[in-house]
Amino acid sequence: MSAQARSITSLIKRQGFKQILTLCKRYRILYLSVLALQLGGTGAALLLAEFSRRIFDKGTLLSHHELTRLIIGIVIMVILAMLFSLGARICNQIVNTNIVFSMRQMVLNQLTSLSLKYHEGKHSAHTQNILFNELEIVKQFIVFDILRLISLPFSFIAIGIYLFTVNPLLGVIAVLVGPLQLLSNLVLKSSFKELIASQQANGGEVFFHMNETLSGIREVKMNQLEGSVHSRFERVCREGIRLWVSIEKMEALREFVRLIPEKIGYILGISVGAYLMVDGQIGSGAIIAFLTLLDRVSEPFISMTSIISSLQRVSAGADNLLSVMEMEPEPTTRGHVLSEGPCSIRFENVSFSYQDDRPILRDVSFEIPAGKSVALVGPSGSGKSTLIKLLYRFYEPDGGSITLNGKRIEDYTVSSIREQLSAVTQDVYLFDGSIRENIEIGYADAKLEDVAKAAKLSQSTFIERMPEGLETKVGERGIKLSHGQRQRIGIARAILRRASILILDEPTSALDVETEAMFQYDLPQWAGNSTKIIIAHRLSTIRDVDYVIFLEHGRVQEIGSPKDLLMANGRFSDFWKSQQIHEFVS
Ligand SMILES: Nc1ncnc2c1ncn2[C@@H]1O[C@H](COP(=O)(O)OP(=O)(O)OP(=O)(O)O)[C@@H](O)[C@H]1O
Repeated sequence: MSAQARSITSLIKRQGFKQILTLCKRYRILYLSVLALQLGGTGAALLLAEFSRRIFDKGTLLSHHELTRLIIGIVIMVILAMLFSLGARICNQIVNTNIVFSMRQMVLNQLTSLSLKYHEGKHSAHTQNILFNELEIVKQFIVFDILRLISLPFSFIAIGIYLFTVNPLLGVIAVLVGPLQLLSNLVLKSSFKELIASQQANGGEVFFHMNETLSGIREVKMNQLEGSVHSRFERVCREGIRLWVSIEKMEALREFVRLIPEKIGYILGISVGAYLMVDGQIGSGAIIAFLTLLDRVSEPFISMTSIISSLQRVSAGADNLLSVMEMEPEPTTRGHVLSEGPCSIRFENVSFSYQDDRPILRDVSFEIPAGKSVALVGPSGSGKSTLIKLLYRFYEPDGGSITLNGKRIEDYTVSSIREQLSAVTQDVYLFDGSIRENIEIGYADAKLEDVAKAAKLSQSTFIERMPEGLETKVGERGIKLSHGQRQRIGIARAILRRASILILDEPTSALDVETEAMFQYDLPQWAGNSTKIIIAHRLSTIRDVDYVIFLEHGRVQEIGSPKDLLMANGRFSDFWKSQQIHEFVS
């Protein structure tokens, strides 16, 4: 088996490919309509050839009446063929549009169902490349090539039989052109697959550069990086052009080689037909019918070559897309439901690493009784956020256990755990919508008065001064708001959620001292009996917590009340003093 055939066979067997093919079933009526219209077109072409053959075969023996009938028949067949082709084209476009959207939806659903581990390991441009470039390649195959694959054998058989009945020799010549075209194409050994794979990778890089430049446009301008960004981009584009030209050259060569058997068939048909005509074995009409249908009878094989190259494109250029489709989604609904209400948390000898050789959490043990507040403190990189990721079940611990209300975290459904967790971080992510929509996120049934109350409790007084109040649009990622305003919306979000476990990761870092004090003052009122985990870098935010867990190099070094730990003059106290000095100096 050739390498080409092997790669196509393995593509057809791929689960991701089969999954995408199931979309064709959803639009089977449209597919069948295209098929019927294409077959109608073949029927019209056959009748057109037959009417033409009769006119030229009978020639002077035809009466005016018969001639008029045949000419009317030709006109009708020409019109029908045009209408069938128009109908097929429209249906094809409807299939095309539906398939594109369904595929995007299918792939996006799959991407959002994958774990954070997957997404943290990939650049966002990689995902965009999958959603746009790779998806386009697969779409090309399942919209256009599959249809041709189904309809063309029928027209090959119908036209072949017809030409045989007209004259067996002309029939053989016409029928042989197609297979010869296919053969000539297969003989063309090429590095097509590698070129396509490189072109796809290059497309991804182009996406990556554009994405990174535009996302970091502020830094680009502030550091005057325009020149280096442009020249890097130019290099990538030049490589893209080189690959594109190579592929186009190869395609042109294929087309040239493909045309050779067709031209030979044409010359052979005319010559043999002419001899047969001179010998009186056929009329000139048979030659006309042969020439009219020669293209159509070889079309399935021409299409077969383009289908093969399309399959090669899919197998070389859509590997990431198919791999994504084959990945196991995060299991979110298996297990017990973590119910609302106070929740205790226990970590017991938990260890974790992102990469095998680099432990991040080592033997971490602590307990937070339901409703208590705890500060997680430690130097940058000590593993505080990682600990929270484990609580969200974005990652699974390598050893030890985490329990919520006395039950292992793995025994709960992921969705119910996440429902009972609410986090306010330093960098609140806002979606491109109104302030109200951003506060309501994850809580679709919220009443307007509850949203307004949450906004008030979060000290978001700025909303009243906005032209459209809660309906004011925040722009992409909340660009139209200040850092502090974004943080306050994040706090309002958490207030509205009323989750059992509240995670506050420096949520007031961008607030002024007065607002921060008010937030601290109001916290017990709205956080109620939620269990609170505060990731803190400033003493002011943890003064009132029940106790502190001091983490260093992924290990719990000290646990105790803030006062006791400060008095003990241990690692926490040292860390805190050095932080104060650092803050004062800077
Ligand atoms: N997705 C990831 N893949 C690999 N390593 C990671 C990943 N996320 C974090 N790390 C590494 O894990 C270590 C702990 O990171 P973590 O974010 O938990 O620290 P932190 O205590 O929250 O730090 P900070 O106070 O600066 O936010 C760091 O060394 C970091 O480089």
